[in-house]
Amino acid sequence: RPEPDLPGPNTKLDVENILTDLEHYHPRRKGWTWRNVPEEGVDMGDFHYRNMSTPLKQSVPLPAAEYFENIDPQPAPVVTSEIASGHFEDDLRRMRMAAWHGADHIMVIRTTGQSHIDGLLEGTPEGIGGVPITRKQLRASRKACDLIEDEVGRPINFHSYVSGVAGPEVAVLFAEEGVNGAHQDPQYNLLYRNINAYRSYVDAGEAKKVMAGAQIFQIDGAHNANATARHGWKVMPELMVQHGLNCMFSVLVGMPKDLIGLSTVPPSAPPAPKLWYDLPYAVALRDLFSEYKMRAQQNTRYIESDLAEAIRTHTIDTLISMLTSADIQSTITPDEGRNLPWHHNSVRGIQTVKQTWAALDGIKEMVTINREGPLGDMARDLKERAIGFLAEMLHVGGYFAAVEDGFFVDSAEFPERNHDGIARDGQGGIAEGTVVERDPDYLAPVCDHFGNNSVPEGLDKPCDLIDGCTLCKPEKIVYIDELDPNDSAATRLARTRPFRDGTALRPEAEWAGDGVVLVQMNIPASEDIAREAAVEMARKMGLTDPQVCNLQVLHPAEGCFVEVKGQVTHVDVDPSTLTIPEKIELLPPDELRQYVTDHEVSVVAGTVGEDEHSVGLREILDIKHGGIEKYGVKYRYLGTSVPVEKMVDAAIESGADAILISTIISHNDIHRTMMRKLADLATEKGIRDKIVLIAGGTQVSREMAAETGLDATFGRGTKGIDVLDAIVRTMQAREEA
Ligand SMILES: Cc1ncc(COP(=O)(O)O)c(/C=N/CC[C@H](N)C(=O)O)c1O
Repeated sequence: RPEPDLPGPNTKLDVENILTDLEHYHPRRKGWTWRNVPEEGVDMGDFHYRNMSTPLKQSVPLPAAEYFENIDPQPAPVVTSEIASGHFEDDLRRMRMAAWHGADHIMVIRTTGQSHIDGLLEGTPEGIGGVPITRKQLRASRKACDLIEDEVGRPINFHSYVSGVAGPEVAVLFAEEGVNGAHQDPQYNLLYRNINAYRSYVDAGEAKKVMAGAQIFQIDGAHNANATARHGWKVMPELMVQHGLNCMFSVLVGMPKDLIGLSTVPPSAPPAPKLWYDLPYAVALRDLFSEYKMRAQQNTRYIESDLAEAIRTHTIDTLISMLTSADIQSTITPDEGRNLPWHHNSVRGIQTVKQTWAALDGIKEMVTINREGPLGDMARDLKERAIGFLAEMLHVGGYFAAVEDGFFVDSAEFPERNHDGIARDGQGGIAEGTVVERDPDYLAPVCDHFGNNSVPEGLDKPCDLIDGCTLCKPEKIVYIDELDPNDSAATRLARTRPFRDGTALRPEAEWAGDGVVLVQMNIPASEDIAREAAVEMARKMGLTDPQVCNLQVLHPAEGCFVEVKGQVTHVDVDPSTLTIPEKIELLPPDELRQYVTDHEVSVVAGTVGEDEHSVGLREILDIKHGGIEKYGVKYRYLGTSVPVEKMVDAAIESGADAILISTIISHNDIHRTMMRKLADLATEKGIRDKIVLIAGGTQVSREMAAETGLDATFGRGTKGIDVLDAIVRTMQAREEA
């Protein structure tokens, strides 16, 4: 049941409340938390799990959980969900969705180019493709995570990025605000943001020292090479070198190894023979870096636009983690190749990990990696190439010289070279010439400060000189609220309030109230025609700005599967005008099965009148699609166009407990006539209170039972268990009467 101050599973997050009084908010803890993984394994439902962590207090299980007592086993590693939108205030709900589906590592992408901003941003400006990281945004997000982690019963790690020309300042901000994890890798600045090499490494020294002081888990930037290289599977030797450089630099700065995470991505994807390349690499990497933590990411390089394809690749990526090891298993939304991640796809990403982990639980006790075969040779070969890469770096004069020579992200597999790597001039790049050497008597009265700091003898902490720094005394932190009242969370929340407080419902994908929808259709035409036709059809359906976000050729001439995204802002629904059918709680399948066995339930079934439709009723009867036979019910099927009299006589003769009639034809209300006739005949024959009378058909509704005198009536989409539930409940009610 919901704790006193928690919203409860049926209450929306109160975003406005979370944004209230942030000035006095301080994080309840600092540092990273791992999941609790019981040595003895985890028992849930009928099963014993070997690679799972402690279950959640509240969560949303996988779709098939309904057949397994709704268990929701939680993988041993931390599971990441990455969020990228532009409105952090909308992302708080996405964080809640992700956490309830099993993510405990929430990673929020920064808006484009924040690495180039030499200072901290304040307020809550709108972002593009990510959110501007600001103190207010961090506080609101961490405060929301506090509430969400109490709901699900497991700590949540909030994650962001320490990079760019304001790296050290951002690191201090994160340490002050209780950010739990962050990317920090000076190679990222240098290679991908063209920030001066020396500035990047000096900044990284400071940033890592501050992160270590706050126990912030570090993820390196090797995955960027996977995503940037022309042939992702050819940079494996270099990836190991990049990991090595960031690991050793971090250790030399003073980071503990259990806070240093390698961001490793299985580098290839089908149609390449994925496992043949990715598994030896995963093995070699874990051989070399066994003292560090593995943050297994999924492949983003070869995600195109088809969600199903991405999910299949990510399933294999997760298999590789299970065959080797992963301390963190990160998910990439399958729509990363076509949209800014939409929350329902973030959830799909988490489900891929949960489903694969449950499916392959215990795999290492059944399958071992054969290191005697080609895998052993390939793993060794990769290590040798990596060591050769390092040796050549030394040969040309060290790391910065190697970067200047374009060693990194070359499209060939070392030692081969295509000389198309990313070369950076050590004397160039952004912020070049901005490193200032400290004076010998330099003194900064702050904690976790990297490098020489002439702190007087006998002090407990450097900040004793100023009666505490912001890392030790949060009350000293200066909190700045909105700088631009127009470009602020409050302004955006005012606009989207109707879509959050339930007065108006509008579809959403990236932002609240954005009206974005996805239409899927099959168009029997060639690709070029199908593409344009789909857009035109979407326009006619009333979508504005329709764009094809995925097209799969089913056959070059016969047709294509097309997905079109667009906006609809003219379909808002006022929920108070909706008629919500009362939810029928079915009896548990085992209880139904037991009742059928105890009472030897049998029925007579047939399509009545001059009606030849048989398929629907057969689905209700046959075991194949979950018909009532699946629960042990014996049935006598009289076929089609059966007179109602014959149904009743057969039921009397066989002592059936129920008569099931199907009546599809409905002109002149003949279906109602048939139903009434059944009720009247059963009454005339004196068996009305001994036999359950049920009718079904495409034009039949539940409400018709009362008007026709039957016990239950069913329409489209009815399943065998629905009908059996009605039979058993009616029979139980008669027993109790
Ligand atoms: C090492 C490093 N530093 C900084 C940034 C962010 O830096 P800007 O703010 O300049 O974009 C990134 C970005 N990576 C995205 C997360 C990835 N999709 C992941 O799953 O890890 C990064 O890899």
